Amino acid sequence: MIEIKNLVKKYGENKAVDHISFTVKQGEILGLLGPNGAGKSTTMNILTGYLSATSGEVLIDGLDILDNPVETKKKIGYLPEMPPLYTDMTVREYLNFVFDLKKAGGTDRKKHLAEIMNAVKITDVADRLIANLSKGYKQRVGLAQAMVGNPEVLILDEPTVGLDPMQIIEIRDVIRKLGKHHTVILSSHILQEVQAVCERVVIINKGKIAAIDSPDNLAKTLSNENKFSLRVAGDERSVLDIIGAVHGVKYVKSLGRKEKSSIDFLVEAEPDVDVRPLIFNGLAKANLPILSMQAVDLSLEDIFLEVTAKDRNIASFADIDESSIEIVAAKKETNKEDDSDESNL
Ligand SMILES: Nc1ncnc2c1ncn2[C@@H]1O[C@H](COP(=O)(O)OP(=O)(O)OP(=O)(O)O)[C@@H](O)[C@H]1O
Repeated sequence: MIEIKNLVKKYGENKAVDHISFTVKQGEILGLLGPNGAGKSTTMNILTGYLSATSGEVLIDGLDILDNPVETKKKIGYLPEMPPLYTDMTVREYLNFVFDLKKAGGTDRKKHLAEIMNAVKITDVADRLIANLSKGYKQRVGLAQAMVGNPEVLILDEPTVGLDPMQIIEIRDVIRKLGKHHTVILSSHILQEVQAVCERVVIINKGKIAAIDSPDNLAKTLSNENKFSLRVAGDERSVLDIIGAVHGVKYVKSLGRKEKSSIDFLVEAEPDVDVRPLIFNGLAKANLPILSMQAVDLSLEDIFLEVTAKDRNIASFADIDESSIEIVAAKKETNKEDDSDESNL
């Protein structure tokens, strides 16, 4: 359906998009995931023909967007990061205006717009001024304008940005439903977002593709079972010494006091070693009760570090920037010969 081949976009010397290639199948919901400035909007603007690429090709249904701008643009509905709304119009007036602009004739206008408003749940505000709508409703009107003319492809740039949690759930639900009849590409810098709605994820970092896979496969490949946090009641130094001495612990850091009488710690263990029972026993023996222990979810930054660490062939997590955290105990060398029993603590 969509083929992107070796796309490059330069702004002066800065490569906003650096040799990006991927394909999107018909009916797929694909997520472009990346931090601010990664090149998501630039890629989307090129896909929609709003911006020309420095080099590379974009094919929609086998048609080059540069050689066939009219045919390819008809196949694409675009929701930019800032929806292009005329706020002094009512929702109905605005969608009629977009209908004319897109020359969407040939379809029954009234029926078509009613179906779109129904799909994104804005029928009840059809005759209200856009200026008076909440941010969530404005975003839905933005989605509706992208759907006018029934394009096969919907390109949505950060569709949930600035919405409250309830509105986010609703918009995600709408996007999932749209994915049944459209090919959808959406961008986000929120991992959970693409996990929640996308079948495949393209991770972009500094203009380059760092990984392409399903969210499940990414999570499996980048699982984080060896990193966890724990909350302990007691003296910081003693806890650091006990955990730091456990066989298999790569490092332990204090995250500081989160409750009156307890301190949080971050622990990373060597792969394939379960250090939790040893930590539990060691702290129990020293009368330092563990109040909670939980796996640390991978943040987007962690995933980027994982992915780019693999590219650069260095150890994962080794260079996480946690400069804001006071590092109280640094890495310790683990004694591989020492076996795991309480005497190692
Ligand atoms: N018109 C422009 N002129 C110069 N540089 C630009 C221009 N537009 C974007 N850039 C640069 O290109 C890079 C990619 O920007 P882009 O907006 O595509 O990133 P993004 O992933 O969409 O980020 P965000 O989530 O913040 O929107 C950034 O370094 C940005 O500063």
